[in-house]
Amino acid sequence: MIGRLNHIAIAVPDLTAAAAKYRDLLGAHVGQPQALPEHGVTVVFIDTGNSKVELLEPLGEASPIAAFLDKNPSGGMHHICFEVPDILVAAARLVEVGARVLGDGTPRIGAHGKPVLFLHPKDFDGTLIELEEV
Ligand SMILES: CC[C@@H](C(=O)O)C(=O)SCCNC(=O)CCNC(=O)[C@H](O)C(C)(C)COP(=O)(O)OP(=O)(O)OC[C@H]1O[C@@H](n2cnc3c(N)ncnc32)[C@H](O)[C@@H]1OP(=O)(O)O
Ligand SMILES: [Co+2]
Repeated sequence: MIGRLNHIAIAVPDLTAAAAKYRDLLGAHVGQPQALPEHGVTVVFIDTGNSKVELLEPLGEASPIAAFLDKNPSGGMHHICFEVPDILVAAARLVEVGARVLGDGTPRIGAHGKPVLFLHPKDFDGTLIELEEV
């Protein structure tokens, strides 16, 4: 059902510093910061050629990554995102087999302008999974 690995997301306490490390130490192609208040994060995408890294910094009072950063103050791997051809079909199949789709199950528009959904980390061996319709 899942397709390509679209991105691996890393929550960071300081987006500017983290982006500079990827650009200056690793020589990566680092994009511009993008504020996404509806998701409670500011993101920077790093193109790795075969996939992407998404750096995430909290934005606003109710950021979904705030608790994660409280537990991991230096930052850490937050989620992985797989592409799916039809997100509603994917979500329905997952609910059928007992996986928890987060929120009310309605896809939201993600950083790439495409519908996204998240699956509970406790249902996937401690890894938060994002699905993006591509
Ligand atoms: C930019 C848009 C988009 C894109 O297009 O790429 C994004 O990527 S947005 C990224 C940020 N958005 C989200 O993360 C939305 C989905 N997340 C959530 O709904 C919540 O964060 C959550 C996963 C349901 C957790 O929220 P909550 O239950 O309130 O937090 P707790 O701290 O109580 O966690 C419960 C439990 O789960 C463990 N946990 C939490 N986050 C993660 C994680 N990222 N990876 C692994 N495990 C995680 C947490 O440690 C708790 O476990 P226990 O301590 O064992 O109970
Ligand atoms: Co993401």
